[in-house]
Amino acid sequence: MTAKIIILDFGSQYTQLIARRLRELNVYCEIHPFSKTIDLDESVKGIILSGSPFSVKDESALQVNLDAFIGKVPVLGVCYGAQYIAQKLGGDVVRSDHREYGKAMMSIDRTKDDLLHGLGSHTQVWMSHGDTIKVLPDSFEIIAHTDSIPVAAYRSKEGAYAKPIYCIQFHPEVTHSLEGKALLKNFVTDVCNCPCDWTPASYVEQSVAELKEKIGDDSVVLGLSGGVDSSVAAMLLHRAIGDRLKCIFIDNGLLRKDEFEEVLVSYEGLGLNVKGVRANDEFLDELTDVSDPETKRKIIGRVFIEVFDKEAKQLDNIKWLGQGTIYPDVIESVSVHGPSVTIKSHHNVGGLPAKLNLQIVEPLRMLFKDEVRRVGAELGLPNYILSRHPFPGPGLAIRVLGAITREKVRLCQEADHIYINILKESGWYDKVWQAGAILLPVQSVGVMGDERTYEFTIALRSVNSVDGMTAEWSKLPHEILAQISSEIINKVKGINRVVYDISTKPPATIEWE
Ligand SMILES: Nc1ncnc2c1ncn2[C@@H]1O[C@H](COP(=O)(O)OP(=O)(O)OP(=O)(O)O)[C@@H](O)[C@H]1O
Ligand SMILES: O=c1[nH]c(=O)c2[nH+]cn([C@@H]3O[C@H](COP(=O)(O)O)[C@@H](O)[C@H]3O)c2[nH]1
Ligand SMILES: NC(=O)CC[C@H](N)C(=O)O
Ligand SMILES: [Mg+2]
Repeated sequence: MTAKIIILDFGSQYTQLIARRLRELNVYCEIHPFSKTIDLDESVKGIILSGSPFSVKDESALQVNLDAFIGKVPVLGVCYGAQYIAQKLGGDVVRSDHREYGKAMMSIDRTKDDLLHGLGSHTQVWMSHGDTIKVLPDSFEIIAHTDSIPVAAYRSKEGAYAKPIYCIQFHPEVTHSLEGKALLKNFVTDVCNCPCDWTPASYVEQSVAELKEKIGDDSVVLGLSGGVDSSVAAMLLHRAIGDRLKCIFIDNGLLRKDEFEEVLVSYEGLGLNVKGVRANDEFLDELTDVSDPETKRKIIGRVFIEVFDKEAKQLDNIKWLGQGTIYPDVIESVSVHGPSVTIKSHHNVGGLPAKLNLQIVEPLRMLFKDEVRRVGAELGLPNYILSRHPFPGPGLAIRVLGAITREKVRLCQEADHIYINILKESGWYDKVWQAGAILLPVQSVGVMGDERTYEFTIALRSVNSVDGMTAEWSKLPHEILAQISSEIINKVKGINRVVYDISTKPPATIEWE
């Protein structure tokens, strides 16, 4: 049983960061919504209560039953978590007149304390709160303060509870808390006695054993896209059940140039059982004359399911559907704020289970993208798969703006091919997070060899991002942009103009549709 720390999420914008920091310390942790009942088995080594946009003074403040775990496992309350514990155990929290937001210098009163040792007598921390803890509950004591607040950190007195309770008003998970990570390490190792041995290698070993147990002698079908997530999921499942994993890779006619053949070849040495299915016409015919972005996405989602369904039915003894779901997908769907508004209908194969009547297996459900890449490397996936830029399921359909024709897809493929190759040759491919060419439904006048042209425009998009949620346009050197532009215009007949997209997300998005 893997030792873990549970993070109870009260909706702070930093909750994911707490998980990130613990994972960086090789500690396995899970984020649970505040309202979920915790199963306190012996794998749970400690509990962290996150911050929150709510005030403990609000009538609608998020509530949790502290009796379920206080004194039973070590607890760390962060910001709202610290205020909540103070308030519930008999102390007092007041709304203060001014918010304290930003860096603060914290003076440590107990430099030898289990939580604070090694941090020195003063350390810079990051504050983000409006409420202040005024009175501590009985049997608690202050261990650190700042000039503006007396209670920057407090703890249960030695022996008052069977397991200690620590509370901090600042955010150790934010890098501006310069020793925040050291504090979290102290909490995990010295307060919780939790080992820091959770690595990609241990993950592979443990998850292969679990998959074997779970799947038994059944078979699994998985949609393989050539992308990182589904490829790593496939390798992990293959390690567990060998040839009983069947992968289906669909050519929807909207892949990049030569991608279908190249992806199939790239999987060849890996021992995976991959069936490539050409379904270009099914997709492109259905998309004829459709120009609305959401309608395009929905049609593609539906045809994916139809093709997948047809192929899966031809396989024997399939009981499971494998999916490359990763942790940010999971966190998003359990957010305390509920699902956000639909900006774009992201295609995935989520519609499949009900229709195919299969059980779902998601071996990457608890991993962040960089961890997925590390697990992939551990499983021997070559770097050219692991370092691939993300590519959307609907493919070039959302990069050929407006109504799609086969000819327009071809133009977009050719331009994209030139663009990506130059990025690779110049070393820029690995320096940007994602790049692609967009074919605009705009024709303009040009002159080539003394002749008038009236042709299409390509927009180049390249962004830097961590998770795709926010993005900045990449500062590609002008010489590289010049080379890309002239090669596209010279080689791709039908395009006479190239522009560079300099919009950030938000307010723009990465893809144009
Ligand atoms: N051409 C395809 N053939 C079969 N399945 C596909 C195809 N495109 C997408 N899928 C399925 O849809 C899922 C979601 O796609 P998504 O692009 O989010 O992930 P990915 O392709 O695995 O990784 P990445 O985010 O790196 O592109 C994939 O994991 C895969 O199961
Ligand atoms: O699998 C996917 N199915 C989709 O329907 C889809 N739409 C956008 N994307 C990718 O998501 C990231 C953010 O894109 P946006 O800023 O355009 O929303 C970027 O990396 C996009 O490429 C998709 N991926
Ligand atoms: N970051 C937080 O957890 C803030 C808690 C609470 N909303 C406050 O303003 O004090
Ligand atoms: Mg993809």
